[in-house]
Amino acid sequence: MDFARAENTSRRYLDLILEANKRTNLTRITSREEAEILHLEDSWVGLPEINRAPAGRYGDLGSGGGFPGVPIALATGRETVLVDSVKKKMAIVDSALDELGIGEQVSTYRGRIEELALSQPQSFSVLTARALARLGALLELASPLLVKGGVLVCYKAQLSEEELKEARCVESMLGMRLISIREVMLSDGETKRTIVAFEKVGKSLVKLPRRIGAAQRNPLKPQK
Ligand SMILES: C[S@@+](CC[C@H](N)C(=O)[O-])C[C@H]1O[C@@H](n2cnc3c(N)ncnc32)[C@H](O)[C@@H]1O
Repeated sequence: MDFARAENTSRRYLDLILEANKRTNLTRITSREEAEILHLEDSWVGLPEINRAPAGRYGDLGSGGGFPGVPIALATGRETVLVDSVKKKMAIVDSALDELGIGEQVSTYRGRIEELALSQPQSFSVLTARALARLGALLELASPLLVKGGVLVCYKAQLSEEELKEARCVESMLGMRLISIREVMLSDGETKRTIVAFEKVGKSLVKLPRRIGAAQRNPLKPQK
């Protein structure tokens, strides 16, 4: 799909989500103008890093209303899985995908990321995560899902030195390696994004996934 078509279909998707949002809470953003920037433009900010990943399946972790997953799926044409444990959200996303006729390319997984890692290990070439967890937890959740050479692209609103340091302390233990950090200002002139990309370079030294919720609630500490 060319980018103009991807943009057009993404806008139709956004309309369906904003309409559904009047009945079910999918996103806190209700204005169309704001959503254009914070959902569509923001989703595409990670494209340069995503396009550098090897060919293959793409997954959006903690996808919620389908962002950045759906605009990225449309822009890249990759087979896509949107992962979220809240079944009600995924049911709405599924019906929007069906309405747009893109349900074959883009599917949903209604469950925990940790469960997906058990049933479909090492099956994704690229993953994204926006507003899901701290970087260290994202590395832990993504590592068992990625093929070697696969890339995790994290969308961060605020990235502190401390959060980056925590992630860097556990990256090699999880078989991951930082490859890039890029700061972007969105067109509203006030929303800053930091795109942080990690590559899967080897096996995790820790058995993954740990029990449900552990990555987010009980972060790994570097091994002595
Ligand atoms: C704050 S929302 C962000 C949604 C979307 N990525 C965005 O930026 O608009 C975080 C989502 O992650 C989901 N989530 C959190 N931890 C999860 C896990 N371990 N497995 C699956 N979904 C998870 C939540 O249900 C929620 O919908």
